[in-house]
Amino acid sequence: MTLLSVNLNAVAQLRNRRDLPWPSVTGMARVVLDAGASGITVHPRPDERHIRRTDVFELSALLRADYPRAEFNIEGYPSDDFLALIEAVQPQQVTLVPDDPAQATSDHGWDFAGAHDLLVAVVRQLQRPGRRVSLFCDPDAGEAGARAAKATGADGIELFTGPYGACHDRPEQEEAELAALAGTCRAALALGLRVNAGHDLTLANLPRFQAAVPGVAEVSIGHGITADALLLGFEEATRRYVEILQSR
Ligand SMILES: CC(=O)[C@@H](O)[C@H](O)COP(=O)(O)O
Ligand SMILES: NCC(=O)COP(=O)(O)O
Repeated sequence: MTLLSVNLNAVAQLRNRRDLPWPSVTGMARVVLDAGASGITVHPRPDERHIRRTDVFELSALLRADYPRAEFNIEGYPSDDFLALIEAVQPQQVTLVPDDPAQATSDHGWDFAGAHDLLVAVVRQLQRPGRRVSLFCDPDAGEAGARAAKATGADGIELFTGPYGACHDRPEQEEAELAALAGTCRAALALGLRVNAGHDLTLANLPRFQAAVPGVAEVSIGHGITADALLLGFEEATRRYVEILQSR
């Protein structure tokens, strides 16, 4: 069964429109965890345009106190500030993403070979019992990419599903995107890597992703589920995603 980690970046972004504490990021974490999500993901950016440092600490305290089985997944570029945040918060999963500080959103995975030395050092620094390190991975990385990811010592990869998500308006591309994702997933699993996935997954495209890319341990979903929650509420939206993920 694939687990759902709900990304709360979009909730924080909405909250940040005002100097007011709502919608509450921790409050929404409670709702989605009570509705069946297995974990919470955040991708704090250096400009704090959505998740703030304070959110990361508050979420960590909430999970430790009230949801000890839930996993906290923190995503980001391994800057000194990011590494210090991980050291302070001690999440169960860290997902390293090759974003530069000005980037609007994540749009590519690591060049594992080019960033090999950096990744080896950071993975070694971050890994410890009870924590896994995952590396954001292009969908078409294939066997060579999976081998290069494995060579960094990371525990797993997170498949970048953005190009698949973009097929909402060019369905003729969808089969090719799914085939690329499935090939990289198979290669990574064969090497003993854990495979996560995320970016622009939705209620509409998740069932076909699930069917075509078996073996994914966890998906992190934020933008799509927040859009659904505007119509359905976060509780019902979470239930619908979990239902899809449990159906295989
Ligand atoms: C790595 C990934 O795909 C997501 O974490 C995404 O980068 C979310 O970031 P934004 O919410 O800033 O778009
Ligand atoms: N790692 C991907 C993620 O956390 C959520 O991405 P999105 O659903 O907001 O595109």
